[in-house]
Formats: sequence, structure tokens, C-alpha cells
Amino acid sequence: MTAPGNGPEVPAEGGLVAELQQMTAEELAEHEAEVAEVVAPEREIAVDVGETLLEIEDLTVRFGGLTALDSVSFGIRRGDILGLIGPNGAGKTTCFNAMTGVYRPTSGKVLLEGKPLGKLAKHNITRRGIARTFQNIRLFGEMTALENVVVGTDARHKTSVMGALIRSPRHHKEERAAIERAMALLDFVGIADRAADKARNLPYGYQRRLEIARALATEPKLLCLDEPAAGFNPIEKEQLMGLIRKIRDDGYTVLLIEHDMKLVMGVTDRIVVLEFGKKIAEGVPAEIRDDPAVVAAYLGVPDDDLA
Ligand SMILES: Nc1ncnc2c1ncn2[C@@H]1O[C@H](COP(=O)(O)OP(=O)(O)OP(=O)(O)O)[C@@H](O)[C@H]1O
Repeated sequence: MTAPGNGPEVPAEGGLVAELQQMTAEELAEHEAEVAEVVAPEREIAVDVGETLLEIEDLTVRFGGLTALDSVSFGIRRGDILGLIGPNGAGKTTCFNAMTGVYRPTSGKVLLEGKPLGKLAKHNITRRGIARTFQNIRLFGEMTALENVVVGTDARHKTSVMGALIRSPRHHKEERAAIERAMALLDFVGIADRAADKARNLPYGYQRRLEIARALATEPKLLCLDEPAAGFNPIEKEQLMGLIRKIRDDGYTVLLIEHDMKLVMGVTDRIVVLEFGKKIAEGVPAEIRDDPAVVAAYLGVPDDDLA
């Protein structure tokens, strides 16, 4: 990682944005294709679209006497956007936490590409290919936006600690590549113009996008987004839908926890519904919208618009 203040090469203020503004439509399309190539370098991931990427088998998580997740099973296909929904306290975040090594499941399994994640620690699960964002934004506030993303790319670095200490040529090369990739990711999520700003000084919507860029920096096979639209206005929600689709179109698989039903129904390929820790429904958005058990689970939840 580049030490803060050590001068990663950020374009001069407005540089990239000014450049983009002057581009013709053709040049812009070419630029976007180049950015997409850097953002998802492992293009072969698109080849296996439709195969099962992640399987959750009979997953149970108990906290003392409370069963937060009760023998839940579902799968995620490569290239899909899967929505995980349910009323407050249904077990959605617990499911994310059990998948990403934050909680140990009481019983059941999580398999990525057919291999159980077992008792892997969080960072090893990230290395295996699951990245996530959090309900409450977690960024390094004193670091710049660019540095926050460079930190994410560290999960993929191959240099040894010694190599980093003596600043070996391999380490130097990796560092340059990390900065270039981080810049491309900021561009991809639409916040490259604020690359040099401290994360804590960014507007809220930019911080949410920065979290997504940082998660993408780990080159995940599966990107888990925990309520990414929380606190967004309708225009920002619309833009977020566009970004989630763009991420999927770039070859990633996405698992989305979100309360905003319009967004969930508009962007997902399939939906799994939890209530009181149990799976009560699974299907395509139109099936879920008309499912009596789902409608009943949401009755009395005025903020959610199931119509
Ligand atoms: N660390 C914990 N210790 C004890 N109970 C917990 C813990 N984490 C979650 N729970 C409980 O587990 C249940 C499921 O919580 P969870 O946060 O997974 O629900 P959720 O569907 O994500 O809800 P929300 O939409 O409100 O975020 C709740 O009853 C919650 O209080």
C-alpha cells in the first residue's frame, strides 16, 4: 500500500473529468471499455455465467436462545444479481456475516465454487472471492478516496513482507498497478473527480460508491452489498441501480440486501425472502411480488413499497 501522503499519482484537479468532458461519444465509449477491462481483468468469469457460484446449505446461526438464521438454503448463479430481502430482524445481515467469516455458523455450510468456506478467517474469505460493503459505511476517513481503494487491492498482492520492506521491483510494479487499478475503479463507480479528497470529506453518496469501489478492488467473484441505497434520494437510487447493473454486466455476481422494494424488484434476477430467520420464498421478482407469504410478511411495514 502507498503510505498516505507518499504521493500516489492522482490526476491534477479536474484533470480526468475535464478530459472526459472533451471526449467525443466514440472516444468516451472506448474509454469506458478500457476502464471495464481494468476493473474486471479476469474476463473468463463471464464464461461460466449461469453455473452455481455460491451455495448456502442449511445455514443456522444462533445467538444464545435466539435463532437468527434457521436452516436456510439457497444458491447464487454466476452472473446473477440476487436480492436477499425480509422485514427488519429477518436475518439478512446475519446471513452476510456468516458467509463472510464475521460469525461462525452454528451449523450448515457455505460453499464457494463447490468448496466449503469452513472456518476460514475473514481475510481468507476475501481472498477466496467474497467482498462486501456494510450497512454502516466503514471507510478510512483520513485516507484519500484513492488510498481507500488501494488498500482493497492489497488483498491480491503477492509480494512478501520482506519484498515490501526492501521495496523490491516486484513490489514497486504491484504498487503502480494497484494505483492504476484503483483510479480505474473510482472512474468506474463515477467518483474519479474526488480521488484526492479524504474519504471523510466526501458527500454521503460518494462514500457509498467508494465502499463499492474498495470491495471491487479485491477482485471478488461475489460482491455482497448490504443496504447500499440507505439514505439515498430517488435520483441517487436510480443511479445506484445503473451502477449495480454495470457491475454485473462487467462479469461480477452480486448479492444485494436492500429494503427499497422498487430498487430490488427493478434490478435483481432472483430474490430470496427471509422472515424470522427462515426462508419463506424464492423466485424471480414477479413471483415474489405476488407471493401471499411475502405480502403477509411485509404487511404493516409502511416504508416498503411492494406495489
Ligand atoms: N451479534 C448478535 N448478537 C445477538 N443477536 C443478534 C446479533 N446479530 C443479530 N442478532 C439478532 O438476530 C436477528 C437477525 O438480525 P439481522 O441483523 O440479521 O436482521 P436483518 O434482516 O439484517 O435486519 P435489518 O433489516 O434490520 O438490518 C435479530 O433478532 C437481531 O437482533
